[in-house]
Amino acid sequence: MSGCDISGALSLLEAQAHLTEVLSTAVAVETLPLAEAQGRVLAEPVRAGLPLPGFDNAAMDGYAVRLTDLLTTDTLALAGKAFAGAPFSGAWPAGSCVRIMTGAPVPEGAEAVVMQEEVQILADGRLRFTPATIRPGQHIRRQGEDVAAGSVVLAAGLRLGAQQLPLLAALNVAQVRVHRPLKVAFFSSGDELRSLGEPLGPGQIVDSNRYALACLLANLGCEVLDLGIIPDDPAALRSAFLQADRQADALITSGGVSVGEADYTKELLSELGEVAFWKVAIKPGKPFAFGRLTRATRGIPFFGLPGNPVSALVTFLLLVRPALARLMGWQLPPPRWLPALTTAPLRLTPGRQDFQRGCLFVDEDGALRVGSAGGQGSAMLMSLAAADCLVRLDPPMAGASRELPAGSRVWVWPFAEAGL
Ligand SMILES: Nc1nc2c(c(=O)[nH]1)N[C@H]1C(S)=C(S)[C@@H](COP(=O)(O)OP(=O)(O)OC[C@H]3O[C@@H](n4cnc5c(N)ncnc54)[C@H](O)[C@@H]3O)O[C@H]1N2
Ligand code: MOO
Repeated sequence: MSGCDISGALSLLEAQAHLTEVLSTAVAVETLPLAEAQGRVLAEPVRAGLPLPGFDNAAMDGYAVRLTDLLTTDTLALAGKAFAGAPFSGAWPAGSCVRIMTGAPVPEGAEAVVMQEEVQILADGRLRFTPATIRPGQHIRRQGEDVAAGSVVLAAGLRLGAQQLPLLAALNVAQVRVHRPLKVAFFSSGDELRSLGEPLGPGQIVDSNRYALACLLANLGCEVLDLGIIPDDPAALRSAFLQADRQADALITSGGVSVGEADYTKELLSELGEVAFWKVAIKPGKPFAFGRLTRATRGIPFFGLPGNPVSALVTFLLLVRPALARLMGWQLPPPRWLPALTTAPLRLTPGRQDFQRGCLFVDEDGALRVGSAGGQGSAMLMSLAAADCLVRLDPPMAGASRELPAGSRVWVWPFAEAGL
C-alpha cells in the first residue's frame, strides 16, 4: 500500500479537529427519573442539596467513646446502643460508652469509635479499652466529608453510568435534566451484500458492517434507524439519504466512498449537500467521507465509512464516535493512548498512521506489551475478533527506517476504553 494515493488527505488530527469545530449538540433536553437516566448525558450540572454523609456516623461496629472518659481509666460502663436507622437517644453519663453499629449516627459528643475486636467485655458487662491506641476521630465518618452541601457534584456533558448513579441516588436526586438520545440512521451500500440468513449467489457476501454499527451505536446510547442494504443505484441511495435526513439526527453509511465505478455515495453527497473531506491519512480507513446534507430539509451530518469491515470499525472509533459524542452533548475525554512494547518487528507505513489490531499483556517485569492479533488486512475479521486494542504506528520520519524492531515503544488504545 506504500504507493497508495494520499494526496489531499487530512491527517487524523486535522480530520478530528474539523469535526470538533463544525459539530455541536443536536439533541433536545428532557427531565427523566434517575432510574431511566442510565447512559444519558447530563444537560445541566448537578448540585448537592445535602451533605454526604448526611450526619456523623460510625465506620465500624464497636463502641463510641469520649476520650476524656478514658483519661483516668480503661474500663467504661455501657450507656446504650445505636443502630443504623435507630440512633441512641438516651442520656450518656460520664464514664460510659455507647455500643454502635456501622452506619449508625454517633451520639452527640463522641470523639472516636473503637472496633469491637479491640474491646474486651468483662464479666460484669463493663468494657475494657486500650486508651493509648485510640486516635481522636477514628472510625467516624464526618458529615459532609464526601460531598459538601451546595457543591457541584457532576458537570453538564457527563454521561451517567454505574459510577455516577449511586452518587445521585445518595443525594436524593430523583430526576435529572438530560439530553434526548441521538437518533442515528445507517445503511450498507453494495450490490454484493446480502442480509444475514439469505442464500449467497456468486460474488455475494453477508453484510457484516451493520452488525458492528448497531452494536457500537447501542453502546453509545443512540437510537438507531437501520435502513438495511441499499444497492449501488443512485435513485435508491438518494431516497435513503433523504429518509435519514427526515427521520434521524445523523447518517452513517458503509461502502461506496472509494474510487470504484460503482462508488456513488460520495457523488450523491455532493449532490445533496457538501463533502467537507473524504480522505484521511490513516490505514485502514483512508476513504472516509464527512459532510452535511445541506440541500436536504434538515441538513444532517453524514459519515461515509469505507466498506472494508475493519476500516469501517476503525474509522468509527477514531472519527465517528467522538463526532457523535459532540452531537449528543457528551464531553467525551480524548483517547488515552498508552505506551506498550512490541513483541515482534513491525513495518511502518509511509505517509499514514497505521492502526493495527493487537493483544495486550503485562510481562513478568510488569511492563505492558503488545503482540499482533493476526492478519492485518482491512477485510480480515478473525484478528478483529481476537484483538483487545488498537496499536498506533506513526509513519516513519523522512529517510528513517520502515522497520520497527521488537521491543520498540508504540501507543495502544484498549478496546475497553474505546467503548467496545
Ligand atoms: N483503486 C483503488 N481502489 C481502492 C482504494 C483506492 O484508494 N484505490 N482504496 C481501498 C480501500 S483502502 C478501501 S477501505 C476500499 C473502500 O472502498 P469503499 O468504501 O468504496 O467500499 P466498497 O468498495 O463498497 O467495499 C470495499 C470492500 O468492503 C466490502 N464491504 C462493503 N460493505 C460491506 C459490508 N457492509 N459488510 C461487509 N463487507 C463489506 C466489499 O465487498 C469490498 O470487499 O476500497 C479499496 N479500493
Ligand atoms: O484504507 Mo482501506 O480503509 O485500508 O482498507
